[in-house]
Amino acid sequence: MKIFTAEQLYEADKITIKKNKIASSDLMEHAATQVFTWIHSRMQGAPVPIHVFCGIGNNGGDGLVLGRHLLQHGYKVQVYVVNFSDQRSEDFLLNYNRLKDAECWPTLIKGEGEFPKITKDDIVVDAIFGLGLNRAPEGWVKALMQHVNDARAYTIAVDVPSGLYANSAPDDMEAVVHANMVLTFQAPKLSFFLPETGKFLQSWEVLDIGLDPEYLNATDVTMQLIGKQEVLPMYVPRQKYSHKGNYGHSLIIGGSFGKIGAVSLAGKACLTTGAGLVTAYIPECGYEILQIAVPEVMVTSDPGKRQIADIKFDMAPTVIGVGPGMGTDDQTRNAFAEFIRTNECPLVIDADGLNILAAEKELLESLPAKTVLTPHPGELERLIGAWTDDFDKLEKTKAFAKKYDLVIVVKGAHSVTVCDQKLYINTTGNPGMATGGSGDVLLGMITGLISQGYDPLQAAVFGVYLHGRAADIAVNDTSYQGLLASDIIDYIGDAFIDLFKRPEPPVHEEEGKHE
Ligand SMILES: NC(=O)C1=CN([C@@H]2O[C@H](COP(=O)(O)OP(=O)(O)OC[C@H]3O[C@@H](n4cnc5c(N)ncnc54)[C@H](O)[C@@H]3O)[C@@H](O)[C@H]2O)[C@@H](O)CC1
Ligand SMILES: Nc1ncnc2c1ncn2[C@@H]1O[C@H](COP(=O)(O)OP(=O)(O)O)[C@@H](O)[C@H]1O
Ligand SMILES: [K+]
Repeated sequence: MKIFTAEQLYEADKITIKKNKIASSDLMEHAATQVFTWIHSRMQGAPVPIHVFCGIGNNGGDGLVLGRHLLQHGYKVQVYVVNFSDQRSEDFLLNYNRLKDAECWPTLIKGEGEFPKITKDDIVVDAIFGLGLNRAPEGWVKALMQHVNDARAYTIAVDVPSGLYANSAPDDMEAVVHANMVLTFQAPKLSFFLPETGKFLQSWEVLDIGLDPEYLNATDVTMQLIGKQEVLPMYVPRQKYSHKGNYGHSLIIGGSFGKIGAVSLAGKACLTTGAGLVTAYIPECGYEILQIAVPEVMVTSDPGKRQIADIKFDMAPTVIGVGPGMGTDDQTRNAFAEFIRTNECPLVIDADGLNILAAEKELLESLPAKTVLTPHPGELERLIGAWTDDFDKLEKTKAFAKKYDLVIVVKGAHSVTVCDQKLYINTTGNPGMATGGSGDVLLGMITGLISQGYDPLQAAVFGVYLHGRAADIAVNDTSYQGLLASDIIDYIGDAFIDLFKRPEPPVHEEEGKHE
């Protein structure tokens, strides 16, 4: 699903109004009616007090329209105008008058002493600020937002939680409404998916407000949300007469004394994702462990006993996954550097491979084009330096990926794959995956996909999706707490089957999960 910037959505508004020869207030009526329908279909007239807080722009206008419909349907609703300025938008004013015509008198709030009492059993609709926020809310408006947050009532935000921007960091983290549900217009916003801003919302849903489909289809975006619909076209079916030679021979290099498990997880995940053959290249101490742990994986051992000392192998791999459990001992570092300087095979690099690259940045120049790096935030910072916020992190990652022609998977709750100035934001996965070894599994999966002929970008995007999906299916049996990295491997097959099982769940995120 495309993620548009605020500027693109404003442009879509304009084009829709012009093309359909409608007034902007018609669009507002339609958008806010969708919000009303959403609430009405769930509340079915229940007499729960609803507080609708409206700003003075078009987000506030949406709130006024919503308030009118709720009143006309007999809801117990109070509409407030958060009167922080006299510069009311035209459509706000129009709907302010319509509300009065409907015999409803909104309460004007002009300062701190005028905040209404809200109990935790009430419902709050936040229509204070939308995409037009241009500075941090302050003074009594900020205090009102905190008053709303403190009430802990079920809070529905219209378009965005007030205080959040669509594609940059809020200036003041204390001046943001915490929303249980965001009913967002036409497309989700980037800020919903990044850890520092995503925490302000529990769930979101897209309301199709009928913005011009032609414009939306034709407009290029630099950000995409990756769900089943996006990965299905990437899937390559197996041919009846194919054999293991058709699916590539992956080499997994890594491991050290006490961390051979990382390689066995990566190797097994690589095979389970469909690689034809997998060989593990590990220090001598891991030979028997690996042969017993994963009999399907072949093993070549390094001359180093407890860690890798000199990477030499007598085979021509299709792709190499390197780094898990490898350590950064001097000998290993030299061996890795020498390997990188001479290697020409496609690479996927994780963990200590990334740490060595961060310490010896000149090695980055020797990486093959579209090498896949899979850093968690700590590894990423070592590579690209500190960032000021999540948005800056992605900008810096884009620049770094461009400089060295890389595919970078920024791992996290919504892992983001960065390549050619574009962002692919994953929707699968859950907090159960915050467990040792799950990154090793991902390295194996991406390596296994490249092995079968997927290009590195597709392998990264598809691999991250399948990895999260496998864990989402697994937690039904294991719980979040009980999920182990090896369980993710056990459910990779289910994640493939699930691709064809049922249609994409509705565009709705419930605490990080699909409905
Ligand atoms: N064409 C339309 O009429 C549509 C409008 N829509 C709604 O319109 C919203 C955008 O409306 P607007 O552009 O009017 O923006 P907002 O409703 O977010 O309000 C912006 C107003 O608040 C002021 N402001 C911004 N930051 C402030 C701060 N920190 N403190 C005090 N004042 C501040 C601005 O100067 C401006 O007057 C969307 O989010 C959506 O809810 C939707 O209904 C879709 C259709
Ligand atoms: N809260 C979460 N929600 C979704 N995915 C998560 C969450 N926490 C971790 N993950 C995923 O689990 C993996 C963890 O990788 P990593 O930090 O390298 O672990 P390790 O080094 O232990 O293998 C990543 O793919 C990450 O996206
Ligand atoms: K809002």
